Amino acid sequence: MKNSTLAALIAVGTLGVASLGYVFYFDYKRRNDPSFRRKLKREKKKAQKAKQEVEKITQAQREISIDRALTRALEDPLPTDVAQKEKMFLESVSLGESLFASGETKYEDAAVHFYRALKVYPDPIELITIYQKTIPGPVLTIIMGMLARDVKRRQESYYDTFPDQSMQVKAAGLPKGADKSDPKFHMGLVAAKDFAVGDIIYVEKPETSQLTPALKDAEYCEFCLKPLEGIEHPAACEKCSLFKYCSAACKDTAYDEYHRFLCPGSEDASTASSAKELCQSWAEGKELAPLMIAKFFGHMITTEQKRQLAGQESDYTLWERTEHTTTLLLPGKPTDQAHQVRLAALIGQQVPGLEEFMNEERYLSMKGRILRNAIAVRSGGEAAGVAANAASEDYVRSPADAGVTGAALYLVSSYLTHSCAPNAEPSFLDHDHVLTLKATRPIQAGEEITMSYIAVGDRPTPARQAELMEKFRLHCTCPLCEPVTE
Ligand SMILES: C[S@@+](CC[C@H](N)C(=O)[O-])C[C@H]1O[C@@H](n2cnc3c(N)ncnc32)[C@H](O)[C@@H]1O
Repeated sequence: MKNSTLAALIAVGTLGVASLGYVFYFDYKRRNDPSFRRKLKREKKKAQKAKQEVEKITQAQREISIDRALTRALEDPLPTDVAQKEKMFLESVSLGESLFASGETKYEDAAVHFYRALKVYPDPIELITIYQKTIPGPVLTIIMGMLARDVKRRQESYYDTFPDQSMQVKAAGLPKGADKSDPKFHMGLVAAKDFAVGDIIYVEKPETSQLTPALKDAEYCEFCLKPLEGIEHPAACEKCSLFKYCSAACKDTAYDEYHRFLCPGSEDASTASSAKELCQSWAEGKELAPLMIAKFFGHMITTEQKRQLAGQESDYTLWERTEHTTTLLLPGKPTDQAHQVRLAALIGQQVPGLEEFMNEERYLSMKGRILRNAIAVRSGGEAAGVAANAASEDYVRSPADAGVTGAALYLVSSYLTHSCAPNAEPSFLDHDHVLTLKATRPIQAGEEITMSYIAVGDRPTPARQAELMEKFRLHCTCPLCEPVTE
């Protein structure tokens, strides 16, 4: 061994207990950061050079060894508690070092332990750099191979557990049997059982939602979009008195998740001014997306912080889950950049380091996901006459033109494909943003579940297609637009 890995870590002073923000931020980086991935690529290239040192091992043997090492490294659960992680980290690096010193026959064992250390270390980029300097080529090659295989395995197994079984639907590549090169190939939802007309297929809470600006002066709960009419004890934010809530619970949740950094009445002058500008751009009816993105990030941070505090590991973070949905590739506008900068500053104040995460690329990718996947909420009340997408530049998928109170992003419902003859429809039974998907036609197990993104009625095909193209840039291939000829 060139130098001891532990000695190198101590020398750069990285063995302190990491703060929650630090752990949280680098957890994301480890999993998602493109620059980290780029770094991995670079490291992989370097490691490939070192591969030549391992002349005795054939490529096939190496692959087997990498696969086996990864399985072994992940066999025993990793600790979730910070103190336990630190303990395991030190033990694993030390074990890795002594196994390596025992000679070539122990290289794979050494890699297993070094890899377990990498899995619990808060800043994997830093650790890889240190491994690069301290662990000789043959073992480093195995570790980098394990890392690449680990990322691939996670990607491939995502749909094994998503959507949750309780949703009664499965995500599938469609049409059945088509491969990704088929122009009609898409991910969609298929029924896990038969449904009759009127059956509830699933109920889904959104990850973020937003009232339509057309209703900014009307009485609606800012969090769940419920009409306040008839609500006995509505609540309001004491600082900005701009937003009302249908209950203390909605107010508290809103504060917990995002309003603490999005309150235009905040005592902190820079927070107040950024929040005011974001809220104003929504109130002027320009866009739904900036506030939805801000709320989404707040929700994500809160979810992950709670998970960390409770010492729970999640299979996939909310960001990873969101990244599995498709996005629209958008050219950035000057307003996007201004919103992104504001948001980065607001979020960075919550979790130091996270402002880097909220870069322009992620902002636009999130905006594209919202424009592509958000669904119109129709929670009732005064909105009866409000048209879908009213007064906003952002179009939202809506099976009817009127009665739209806002928009929301749902992870599972993001996979619902459009059909001009749909077999399901979203409804909002509690008059809030919780979506209930109901069957509008009999659906057989295995059949694709579809909704309509526009009001279809008895409109002719060219009119429907033109609207779908204009609003969603989609060339409709549903059975009504493109009947299958036998
Ligand atoms: C909300 S996503 C639906 C899930 C989608 N299949 C996916 O892969 O993300 C909307 C996108 O799916 C595709 N899509 C949905 N319905 C379609 C249809 N009837 N015909 C062709 N493409 C459709 C379009 O690319 C559209 O922009």
